Amino acid sequence: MHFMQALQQAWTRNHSLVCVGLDPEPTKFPAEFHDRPDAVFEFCRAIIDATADLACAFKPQIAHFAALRAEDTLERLIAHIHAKHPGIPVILDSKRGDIGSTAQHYVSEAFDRYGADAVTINPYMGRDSAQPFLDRADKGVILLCHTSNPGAADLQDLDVGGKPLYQHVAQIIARDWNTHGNCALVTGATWPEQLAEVRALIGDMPLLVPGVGAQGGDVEAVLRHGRSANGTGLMINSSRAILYASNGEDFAQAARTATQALRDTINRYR
Ligand SMILES: O=C(O)c1cc(=O)[nH]c(=O)n1[C@@H]1O[C@H](COP(=O)(O)O)[C@@H](O)[C@H]1O
Repeated sequence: MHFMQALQQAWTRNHSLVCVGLDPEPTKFPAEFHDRPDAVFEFCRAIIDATADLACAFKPQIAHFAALRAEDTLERLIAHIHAKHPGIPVILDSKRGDIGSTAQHYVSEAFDRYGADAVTINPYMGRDSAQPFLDRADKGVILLCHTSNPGAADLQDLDVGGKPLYQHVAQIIARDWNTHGNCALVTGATWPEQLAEVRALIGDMPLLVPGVGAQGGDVEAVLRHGRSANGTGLMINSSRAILYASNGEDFAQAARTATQALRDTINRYR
């Protein structure tokens, strides 16, 4: 199924705009995992199984796996999501971007090796670097626009011919790059005014919005400024606030409770 179709169905089926981020950090795992050889898989699988019916997507962050030499674990987790929770799209967060011939290998990495439904990429090398991803019409291409970190303003807010760079990026992607209708943009929850500016430029294109939870973004402001005309259009990501809601034996139930609370708060403002 196409990513955009799967996302829309998951928004409706689970009545949820929550994207559960999978950012494993073994030092934060409950004590029971500390001497288990397959701890990363078992911890993430427990989180996935506890939250799948409350989420519109899962977003594993690749560096968290690669730094642990756990790429095979990431493959198995994505296969687990597809097998046990079919219809919940998986966004591989790898923020790739390179010359076209190399980008082609990143395309294979995301979609052929890992079996992801969508991938985050960095558009700042220009259209030819994004084209191999854009050509995969059935896959989601989620491009950085205005990121959640404090330094987002250093470059993304620079004035380029009367408007900030991130607005130019949003406009060019919506107008010229989205020929297959498979693009989405990343806009951080920590920058609500910029979120509103982006939404005004792109119509109903989906936004991946990280920055609620551990980074302190305001959920109500995200909805007010970012929702699309029909009250969807958002994948609101939370990673640490869900994964590490408890470091006790109740960690999976605590992750479920945190996901449910975020979903309910979001739904109040839709
Ligand atoms: O592309 C991303 O997912 C991303 C973009 C961005 O601007 N800010 C951002 O925090 N992220 C990712 O979103 C997740 C946020 O994690 P928490 O702050 O723990 O919810 C991390 O995996 C980040 O790498």
